[in-house]
This record gives sequence, structure tokens and C-alpha cells, in this order.
Amino acid sequence: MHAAIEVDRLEKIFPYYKKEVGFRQSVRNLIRRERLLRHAVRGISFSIEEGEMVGFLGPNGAGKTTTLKMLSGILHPTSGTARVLGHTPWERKKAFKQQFAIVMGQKSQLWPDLPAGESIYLNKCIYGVDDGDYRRTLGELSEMLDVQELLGVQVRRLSLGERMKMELIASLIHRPRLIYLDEPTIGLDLMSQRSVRRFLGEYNAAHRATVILTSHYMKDIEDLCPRVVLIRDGGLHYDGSLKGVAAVIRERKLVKLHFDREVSREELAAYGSVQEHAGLYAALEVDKPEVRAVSSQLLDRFPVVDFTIEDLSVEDELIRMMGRDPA
Ligand SMILES: Nc1ncnc2c1ncn2[C@@H]1O[C@H](COP(=O)(O)OP(=O)(O)OP(=O)(O)O)[C@@H](O)[C@H]1O
Repeated sequence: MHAAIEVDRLEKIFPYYKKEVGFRQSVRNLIRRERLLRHAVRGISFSIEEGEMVGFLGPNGAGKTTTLKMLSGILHPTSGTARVLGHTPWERKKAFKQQFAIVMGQKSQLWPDLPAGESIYLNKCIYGVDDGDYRRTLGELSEMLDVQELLGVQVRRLSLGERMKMELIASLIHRPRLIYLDEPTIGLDLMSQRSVRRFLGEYNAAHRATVILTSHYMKDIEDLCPRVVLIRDGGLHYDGSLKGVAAVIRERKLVKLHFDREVSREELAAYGSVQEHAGLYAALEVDKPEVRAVSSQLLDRFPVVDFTIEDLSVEDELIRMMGRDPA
């Protein structure tokens, strides 16, 4: 297998200027501005094999977009190297640009007043796809997504799910070997989410395209990505199999407790990692082998009125690793 992406100590520092509030400070800023540096990506290294589907996750501001912008050649890194499909992305060679696609759930590349078929045809021309390949690819993709009848309908008349399907066809018409999917199911109803997911899985299996997927919907990641890369504070926080995350969490349980008088977070912290705390309610994460002993101590020591032990879900764990609240 060949590496589609090889990233070595990639780093991006953005210079920016401190903004003061208030009139006097603003005037002072005009004369002397304080220059600050934002370390958006802190020397990350990873490699992705051709044909892999990788979930690229992290909390807001973690550095995902900055990394993907460097890997698509939109941004120059401050230091470090990246080889993407044999190219250095920020050299922006035509041969490189021909081989990848970016699909953004939040931004459309389709002309709203034209039928989607026209925007797809425009991409055919931009990428110089020959007529035979174009017809074959359009036929295959529109059949897989079940939108053959809709190619002639003005984009603004399509539902959100149908629009996303057209977006995918437009992005894949030149058969890219690498696809960055940024929130491809955002805002879609459950049926459309499911059909987009099914399509992505089938497409990857049929064409062995390398896919990097970011999504806030953990179902997308669970269904499609055997491997996840978690970015946090500009650094690599976890790189491994989704199964690995699952194995780690199978080792832990969530003990939920209701009390009839308030119990402090500090008192509970001695028994496990406090995930939630609200006076009369608390949830503690406890290592599996200790659950029995810890539970009996908790029941002895505190005025517990209700008590449950639950498995931690992969979704909860991913969200926790990303520094967000499972709620
Ligand atoms: N041009 C810029 N100048 C200064 N700081 C920037 C610039 N672009 C991004 N940043 C900062 O770099 C950090 C990483 O941003 P980035 O957009 O890569 O995060 P992200 O993981 O994609 O977040 P999100 O999930 O919100 O899209 C943030 O703190 C952001 O404010």
C-alpha cells in the first residue's frame, strides 16, 4: 500500500494583533499594535494510506481546518513537510489539483438558479474530463444516489438532502483520488444522512478513494471510519482505530448517582473521574475492575437514593476526548 498523505511535524503559526476595547485603546492601537502569535497547528505528524477513510476530529478551534487547508495547498505551513499524492500541496501543481476534491456541507459550489446538471457539467469542463468518462461517472453516481430525475431541476428547488447529493456528484465528477469531506451530513434529515453515508461507504469500496471526514455526527464516523485522528489544541491527541477507542472505553463504566442531600464534587473525586455533577446528582467514570468495590463504598458513604451503572458509548468517549460535553 502507498501512503496517500504523509505529514511530518507540520506547524502553522498565525501572527495577529491584539485588539483592545474602548475608544482610547483603539486609538492607541492605531499607533502601536501588539503583535501576538497563534499556534494553530503544533508540529503534527501522521500518515494515511491510499483508500483509507479517516475521521478527522477535534473541538472548535483545534486546528482541523488549518491542517486541511495546508494539505490542500491553500495555506503554506510555518514549518514541517507534507506529501499528498506524491506532491507538496502548497506548490499547487495542476496535476495535484486534478486529484483531490473538497466537499463542504456548509458551502455550496452549485449555482442556485441553474439545474445541478449544469454546475456538474461546468466542473467537467474545468477538470477537462472527457465526454465518455463524464457520461459514465455521471450515470454511475446519479444512480447510486438515486437522483437521475433531478439533474434538470433548479438547485434552489431541491431539498437539502438532494442538494448535498448533487454537491457530491459535482465534486467527484473528475474522479479525485483524495476527498476531504467537511461536515457532509450537516443539517440533513436522518434519511438523507443515512443515504449520504451509504453512498460514501459504497463509493470508497468501489473506487478506493482516500477520504478524510470531519463531522459532528458521531454516527458518520462510527459507520465510515475505522480510524480516527483527534486534534486538540493544535496537537495530535489520538491516532488509532475507532475500535481502539471502543476497547479503551469497554474498560470503564459510568456510575450515576442521585442523593437526598448535596454531595460535593471533591468528596466524589476520590472514587473516580467526575463526569457530571449537580449537587443532588453525579456521574462518575470508574475502571471496570473497580466498579464493584467503588459502588459499595459509595453506597456506604453517601446518602444514595438511586444508583445505575452504564457502559460508556463510543460516542460519549469521542466527545469527551474532544473536550466537549456529551450533553
Ligand atoms: N488567519 C488566522 N489568523 C489568526 N488565527 C487564526 C487564523 N485562522 C485560524 N486561526 C486560529 O487558529 C486556531 C485553529 O483554527 P481552525 O480553524 O484550524 O480550527 P478548527 O479545528 O477547524 O475549528 P472548527 O471546528 O471551529 O472549524 C483557532 O484558534 C483560530 O482562531
